[in-house]
Amino acid sequence: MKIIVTDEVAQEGLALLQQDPRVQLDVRLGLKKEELYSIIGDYDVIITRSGTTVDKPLLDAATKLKMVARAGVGVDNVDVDYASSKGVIVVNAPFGNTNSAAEHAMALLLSFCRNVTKANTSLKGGAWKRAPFTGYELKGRKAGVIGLGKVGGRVATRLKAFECDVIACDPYIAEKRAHDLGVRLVTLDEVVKTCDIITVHTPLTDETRDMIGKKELAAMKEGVIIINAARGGIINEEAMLEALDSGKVAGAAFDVWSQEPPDSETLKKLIGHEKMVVTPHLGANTFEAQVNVAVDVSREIIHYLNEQPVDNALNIPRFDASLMDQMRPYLTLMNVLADFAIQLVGSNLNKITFSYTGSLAQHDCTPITVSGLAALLNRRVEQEVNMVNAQLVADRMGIVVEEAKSSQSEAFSNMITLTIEGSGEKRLISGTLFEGVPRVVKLRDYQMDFRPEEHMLLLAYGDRPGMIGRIGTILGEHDINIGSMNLGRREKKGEAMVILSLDSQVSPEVVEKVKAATDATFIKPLYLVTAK
Ligand SMILES: NC(=O)C1=CN([C@@H]2O[C@H](COP(=O)(O)OP(=O)(O)OC[C@H]3O[C@@H](n4cnc5c(N)ncnc54)[C@H](O)[C@@H]3O)[C@@H](O)[C@H]2O)C=CC1
Ligand SMILES: O=C(O)CCC(=O)C(=O)O
Repeated sequence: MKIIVTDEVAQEGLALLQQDPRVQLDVRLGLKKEELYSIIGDYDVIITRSGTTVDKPLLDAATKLKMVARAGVGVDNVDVDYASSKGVIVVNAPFGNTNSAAEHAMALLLSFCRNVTKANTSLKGGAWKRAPFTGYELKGRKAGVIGLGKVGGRVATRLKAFECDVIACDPYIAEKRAHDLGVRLVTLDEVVKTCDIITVHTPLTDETRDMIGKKELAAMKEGVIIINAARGGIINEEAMLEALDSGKVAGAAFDVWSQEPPDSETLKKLIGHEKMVVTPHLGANTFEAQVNVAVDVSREIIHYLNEQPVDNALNIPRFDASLMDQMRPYLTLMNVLADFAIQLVGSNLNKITFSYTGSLAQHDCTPITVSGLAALLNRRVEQEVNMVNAQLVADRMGIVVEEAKSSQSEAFSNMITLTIEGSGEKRLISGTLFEGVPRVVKLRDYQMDFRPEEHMLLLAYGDRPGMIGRIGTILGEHDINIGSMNLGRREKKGEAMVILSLDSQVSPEVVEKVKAATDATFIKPLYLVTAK
């Protein structure tokens, strides 16, 4: 696996990858866009921070890319949707820098309130002035936290420790979270109109861009203090500049900018404004956070290499961590069923139904469905299909994908049934786990019971004496050993469905001989990669 690192990432994390003999790691900092485009095609993984924009042109040039690993939280520098359409996994490190970001927001706030930066410059310049640097206390002030996630929650706790009256606005969290943090959950409007201090901690999305603009600033209390250590652009920078100039806002402290490094006139004025405390995106820049995020993304890459679940992938459906061990065998079962069934369908696929019965149906089975869909489509399209892009590829091919659930089990406590419909054909296969091992229990409407193996031969013929002997003789003559045999039939001397597991592959000539000897109405050799 070839990995390129394009932003500064702590050595402690990279060491994990450098020690792995399967990995070639190239640290290439400060590359120009064109340089990166010209070499990215060689790499399987790109590790970035916020300094590299992983956009459409880069993803198009990255023909081998499997994963974008963002050593940090925000993925607004990555086109996640486009990466998904190309089957590229996007992983981040959502926890490692939370504390640093929260502490930095407090550092910015306290620096502004106590004029630390100005007084520092003044004293270092040889002056001994105190009166111009009279500041504000936090105690007793009303503080509003916008976005009560990991960082916002920690900021709220720290503001409370400074004896602020803290309220928060976050339409997506449970009230219990706010309650547990001892914070009153209110509307954005209430935060805007009633707070002395406002700090934003949301991601930058279409919804949060310009969330604080001219209108919101106008509605704020005179002398409000505003902090942004989340993302540039959540607070409209032009409106901010005007509000500082007009005196509406007492001061602001920003760590993040809509353009990094900042170059526009507005940003230059904002950064130079005497009422602003500014830092160049330092929220996560602590030794602790950088080691944490580097180790986290490196571990994710190693999980991927080991074919283990990637915990922080943003574009792969996954189970709750507590369910993962229980569900993993069903992912294997589904892949085997999909691998088996798709080989029985000759025509274009129209519809695929994934049905879950028994206690399995009580859970969210999306990861199993998506995994099965990827296994099916991988046999049909040239593009590599995985859990990231399976649904998108199915949509593009016009295949209807349905999921059905019933907690009422039939003969088995849990069963998965895959029904594939093509033009004029319909194939159905059901499977269950027996002592954790996949078994097929139904094919079409025949009750069967066999363990899927790497090489199999499936055939249907009119049942009559001597057929099994004929098949055995032909296979024996060609040195093909039969591991097991399972026969399903509805009535004596009716149609029989026979599945043989074989120790080796059957050639087309042998298949023809078996077909002729049994007058088979259907015969198909199967090769199950998933059962190897
Ligand atoms: N300055 C820096 O170096 C760092 C900045 N960050 C940024 O901080 C932000 C928050 O990070 P985390 O707390 O880890 O993320 P998180 O996902 O744990 O929390 C974000 C919260 O924002 C809320 N939210 C989303 N849309 C909202 C809206 N319209 N109104 C109110 N709340 C909304 C979500 O419900 C969620 O609770 C991210 O943008 C991240 O990139 C994070 C780490 C370092
Ligand atoms: O990588 C960085 O330093 C930026 C950290 C950050 O903003 C994030 O994790 O969202």
